[in-house]
This record gives sequence, C-alpha cells and structure tokens, in this order.
Amino acid sequence: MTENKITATSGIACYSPGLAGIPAAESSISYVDGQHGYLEYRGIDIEQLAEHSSFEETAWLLLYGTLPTADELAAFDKELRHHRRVKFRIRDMMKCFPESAHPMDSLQATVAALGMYYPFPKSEKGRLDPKTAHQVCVNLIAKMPTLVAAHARMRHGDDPIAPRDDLSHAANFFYMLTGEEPYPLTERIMDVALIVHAEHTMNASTFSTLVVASTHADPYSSISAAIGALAGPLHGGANEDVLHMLDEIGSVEAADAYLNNKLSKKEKISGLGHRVYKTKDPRATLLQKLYVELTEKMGSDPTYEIARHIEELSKSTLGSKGVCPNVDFYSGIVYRKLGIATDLFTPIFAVSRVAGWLAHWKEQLGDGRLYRPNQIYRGLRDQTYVPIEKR
Ligand SMILES: CC(=O)SCCNC(=O)CCNC(=O)[C@H](O)C(C)(C)COP(=O)(O)OP(=O)(O)OC[C@H]1O[C@@H](n2cnc3c(N)ncnc32)[C@H](O)[C@@H]1OP(=O)(O)O
Ligand SMILES: O=C([O-])CC(=O)C(=O)O
Repeated sequence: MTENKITATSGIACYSPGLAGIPAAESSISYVDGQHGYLEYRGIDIEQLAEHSSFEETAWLLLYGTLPTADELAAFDKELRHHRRVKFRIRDMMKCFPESAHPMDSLQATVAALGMYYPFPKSEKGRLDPKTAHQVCVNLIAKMPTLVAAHARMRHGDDPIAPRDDLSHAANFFYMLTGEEPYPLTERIMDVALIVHAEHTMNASTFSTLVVASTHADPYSSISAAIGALAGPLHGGANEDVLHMLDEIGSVEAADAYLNNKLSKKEKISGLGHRVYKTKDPRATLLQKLYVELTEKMGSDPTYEIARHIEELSKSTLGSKGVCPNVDFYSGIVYRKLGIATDLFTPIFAVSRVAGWLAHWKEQLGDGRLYRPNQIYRGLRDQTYVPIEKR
C-alpha cells in the first residue's frame, strides 16, 4: 500500500503546521511585538488604553480606527445601552438548554440564533454598507453581556436580571451577573479586563471569524464560530483551566511536584506559552497588577501565591523556550476575587473580544477574498472500487 501513497504538492508554496508564521491577512487593527512583550490597538500601547480608556471607547477605536470624539463616544455609548435587551423568545430558548450546559456553548448557540432575528440583508453580503455593519456591531457588543448573564442565572433557576441603561458597559455586565451594582474599583477592574482582552491580531478565534465571513455568511454565524474557537483550552478556555489547575495544586508547597510531574509527561501547563509572545504577555502583567490592586482592599488568597510560584518555577524549566504567562494566567484569579464563577471566565473574554472580531470582520468585508488554503495530499490514488462481498 505504501508504494501507492503519493504526495501531491503542485501549487503548494510551503507547509507550516498550525499556519505558524504564515500571514493570513493584512490588517491595521492591532500590533504585537512578541519578543519584547508589546501590544498596540490602532498604534496605541495597551498600557495607555488600560490606564485611560473605557471598553466603549476602545471598541470604537478598534472598529473605526481612531479614538472617538466626545460626541461620537456619547452617541455610541447611548446606542450600546439602548440595544442591551434581548428578545424574550431568545430567553425562552435558553430555558430549554441543559442546566449543565457550559456558558460558552450557550453563548455560541444564542449568538447563532440572534442571526435569525436580525437577518443580514442578502443584497449586502460581501459588500460593506457602513450603516448595516455598524448596526451589527452595536447589536452584538451590546447583547453578548446580556446573553452571558442571562444563562448564568437561568441555569440556577433564577430569572435573568434586566440590563440597566444608567450603568456603563462593564458595570451593567457585573450587575446582571451578580445582581449587585459594582463598587467603583470593581467597575474599573471589569472595564480594564474588557479593554485588554478586546483584540489580539490573527489569533485562532479571529481567524475563524474571517474564514466564515469570507464565504459571505452572515456576521452572527462568523461570531458564533469565533466563540466556538475561543472556548478551546489552547485558546481562551485556558483561563478557566488555570483556576482548575491552581485548585488542584492546592498549596504553594505542592506546586513544584505538580509542575515537574506535568512536564515529565510532556503535558502543557495552562496559561503558559504563546504562539507569538516569547516573553511575558503584557496583558498578564496588567491583570496581575489589577489583582494586586484588588488585594489592597480585599486581601490576597492562596490561589494567587500558587500562581506566582508556578510562574517563578517555570522560569527555570520553560523560560529558555520562551514559555511564559499569557493573558489567561492571571485573569481568572481577578474574576474569582470579584466573586465570578469559574466557567464564566471565558464568556467574559468573548464579551470583550467580540469588538476585535467585528473590527476584523468589517476590515475584511472591504476587500477580503474567500479563504481556501491548500493541503498536502498523503493518501492513496488510482484505487479500484471493490464490491462489499469481495472485501
Ligand atoms: C488567549 C490565548 O489563546 S493565550 C494561550 C492560551 N493557551 C494556553 O495557555 C494553553 C497552554 N499553552 C499551550 O498549549 C501552547 O503554549 C500554545 C497552544 C498557546 C502555543 O502553542 P505553539 O505555538 O504551537 O507552541 P508549541 O506547542 O510548539 O510549544 C513550543 C515548545 O514550548 C513548549 N510549551 C509550550 N507551551 C507550553 C506549556 N503551556 N507548558 C509546557 N510546555 C509548553 C512545548 O512543549 C514545546 O516544547 P518543545 O520545543 O520541547 O517540543
Ligand atoms: O494571539 C493568540 O494566539 C492568542 C491570544 O493571546 C489572544 O487571542 O488574545
């Protein structure tokens, strides 16, 4: 059989597993310097945005390329507040989901369902009509927090909490999740977490958005696909796994043995490593600072000490490979400190990242081409069909 195996390589320039290092688009939305641990949205350092911006303003920056004027920001904020509610039929549909459903699965399904209620005009598929595109962006950015919070409550038999239009995006999300209006520090921390997760070049979920969008499928399908990709433990799902890992380790004293055991079995440590960063992810540094800020008011807890110890230990075992904490390493520790359930960490990531996904969707609609890469065929050729009785 092996002699019949052939490799058809015609037209294939090169093959890079996981498309590592292969540009999949030209984009002007964000920039990463993976050697120095540097990230910019539209040319602005993420640290400056974390310090001075809000999620609403950052979302506009990503979507429209420049910081909004005061009037633009006020109008955008008003639109977002206005579109937070979701139709009761969507909530009824969610009531039928299993209580054990993972919130990312619920979010993926409900975002796909939104597309049935807000059909994308067929005449505009593949052509950017700025007004329609803007409406899609507002609808998804405004409604995704409501969908996440509604599922989080309904799975416990509680009624969803209606969004409030007197609260900021971050404060309203926290309020719908917990039933409590956040303290100013909590609101700021949620806001910064949303800012720093909003965009990250050609990551797997953004690429998924673009692959689906490139067929001129509707944007809700594209974002639903992106949510599916983000959920995986090698991508956004790692923020949940980090907390499971830290809980499993249980104490600083047990961290060394845990790490060595994992590495001896060649298993990956959640929250460490990145395709692009070969140093500590700047977002991990920012999220760690947020946690420290929180502890000044609320005290620290052992989970953080275990995480810090893992980071220290990994410097000697994995540092030479450039494997360092990524954005998912410290985010869950922050969310847990705010009283948020572990399986909601990745949905929070999605609520933020939808801004980046939509910015890429808009950018590609302008002049994108169908994604249709090649493959290296390694199967059989010229086989003859054998009738079933002769096999
Ligand atoms: C928002 C985000 O998506 S951030 C990433 C979230 N994902 C995680 O935290 C999951 C854990 N990390 C990983 O699985 C990986 O680092 C990924 C998937 C993020 C990146 O993977 P790749 O770019 O394909 O790197 P690759 O797997 O080739 O790793 C290169 C080397 O570093 C090692 N390595 C990478 N990550 C880790 C890790 N988390 N733990 C231990 N070793 C690791 C690999 O074993 C490999 O070693 P080798 O050269 O001796 O074989
Ligand atoms: O860029 C990546 O591959 C993953 C990542 O950090 C992100 O999406 O935020």
